[in-house]
Amino acid sequence: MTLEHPILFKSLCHVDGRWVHGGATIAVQNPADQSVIGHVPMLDATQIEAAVDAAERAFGAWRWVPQEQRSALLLRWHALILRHQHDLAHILALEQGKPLAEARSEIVYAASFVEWFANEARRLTGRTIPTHIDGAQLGTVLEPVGVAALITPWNFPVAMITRKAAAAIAVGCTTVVKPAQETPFSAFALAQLAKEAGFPAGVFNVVLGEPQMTMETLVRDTRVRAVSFTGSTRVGGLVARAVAASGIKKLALELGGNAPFIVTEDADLDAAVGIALGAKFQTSGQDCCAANRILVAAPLYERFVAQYSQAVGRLKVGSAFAAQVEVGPLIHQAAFDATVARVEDARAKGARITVGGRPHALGGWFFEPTVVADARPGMRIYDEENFAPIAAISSFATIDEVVALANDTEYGLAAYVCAQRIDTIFQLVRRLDFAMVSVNGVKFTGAAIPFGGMKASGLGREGGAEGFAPFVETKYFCLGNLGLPLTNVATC
Ligand SMILES: NC(=O)c1ccc[n+]([C@@H]2O[C@H](COP(=O)([O-])OP(=O)(O)OC[C@H]3O[C@@H](n4cnc5c(N)ncnc54)[C@H](O)[C@@H]3O)[C@@H](O)[C@H]2O)c1
Ligand SMILES: N[C@@H](CC=O)C(=O)O
Repeated sequence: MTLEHPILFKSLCHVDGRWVHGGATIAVQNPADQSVIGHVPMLDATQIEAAVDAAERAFGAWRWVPQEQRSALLLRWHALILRHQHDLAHILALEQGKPLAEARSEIVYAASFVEWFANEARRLTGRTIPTHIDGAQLGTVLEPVGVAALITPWNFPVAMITRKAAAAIAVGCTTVVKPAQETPFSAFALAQLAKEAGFPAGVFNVVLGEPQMTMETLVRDTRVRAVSFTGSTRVGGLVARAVAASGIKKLALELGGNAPFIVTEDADLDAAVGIALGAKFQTSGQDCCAANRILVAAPLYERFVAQYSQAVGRLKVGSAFAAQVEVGPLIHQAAFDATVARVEDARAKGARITVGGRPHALGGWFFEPTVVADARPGMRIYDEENFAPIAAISSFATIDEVVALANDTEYGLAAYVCAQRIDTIFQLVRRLDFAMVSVNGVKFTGAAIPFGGMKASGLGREGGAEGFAPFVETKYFCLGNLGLPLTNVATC
């Protein structure tokens, strides 16, 4: 890999403005060929605590830095991320495996959170409150909570960090980021650019360590005032339990999904096929918003399956850097094994594999883009979050039936609707128990939207004005005895 700015490829954690080693290291593999990209430190609990020390010290000053200056620093970080997008995309694609074009889009998406929160924080205000107390003035100010621990997954190694960190840092919090150990180099590169942007030491720390120990060390530290986690619902549950056991602190959870993709009888079939292709196969299907259960109205079903299977069969599989590649490898052996097992389970339970269905000829962790028709509840591919390039399709007869099918899951993140009639569209938007509903389109995310999930898909929202919530406290003040004229009307 040739980088224009080679210093971005760092193999060390970043604590208190310095690059730090750990006692042990682990190897990070390129998922396309299992070659070792590099070794990264695994810090121990004392070193994780040192990162919290640094963040706590930095918070003392950072919280009082005028908003204009904090926003200006973030905008410098944003400019550097964009300036180095080529290098960042290469690092991301190398360790994550997604096609380079998708990696580039992720960098631009990631940068957009930094710009959004830098600007939005300038407009974040408290309020004045009409008084009920004679002679007093009442109001609120928003204050940063303090040190925020940010734990992120491997599928979007840059955007999942900036979506949290930019919100936290913009309002005056300091951060300790724990990226996934599969994709640490992107996080280290972000730390390098934060340094170049001029962030004070301790504002943006990046640590790695044995995951459970690291999470528990961060969570039980009383100086950590907010924990924001993105990852699986299983691990999110562990984080929630650890937070509950450790005392009271703010908690935000962005968890798994099991998105229904509904194609109603009046939908534009060709358009629906194209939308379903994007909604399932980006990031090799390893996206929390991936279309997990494609539910097609019975009159369109066989035509949809045939057209979709043809389109899936044409997808180009390969390493991130291969020309025109559309689907990369799975992230690791466990993901590959789970994919094989889910397809076998569906086959054994009577599903039709219309295309794919086997490990890809490229070997390693590549799996053929696959369509599983006649999927139904009871199949793992249908019930579980199927983080793989496998599309499960079933049919439905009525809107009531599809609403019941779609909602029959513990998850509630994203849902998709392809339909033309406005009454059908709006009925589905309102009746689906999902926090984000995308109609007639794949792309619905962005810095300005409240991204998040209902039910087992999470707690809170990221992005949009809502994205500040885990990182701010509302402080109420009552200024009494100001010398204003008193009315002496009794109040309670
Ligand atoms: N809702 C969202 O915004 C969103 C976005 C991206 C990914 N996700 C979800 O993330 C999942 C895929 O990511 P993943 O496999 O990295 O998730 P994961 O839960 O395995 O890991 C997430 C983070 O938790 C850490 N971790 C793993 N085991 C842990 C443990 N026992 N204790 C403490 N921390 C632990 C990991 O190292 C990583 O940093 C999917 O379920 C996906 O839907 C959700
Ligand atoms: N696609 C999601 C990430 C989920 O894995 C996003 O846009 O944030």
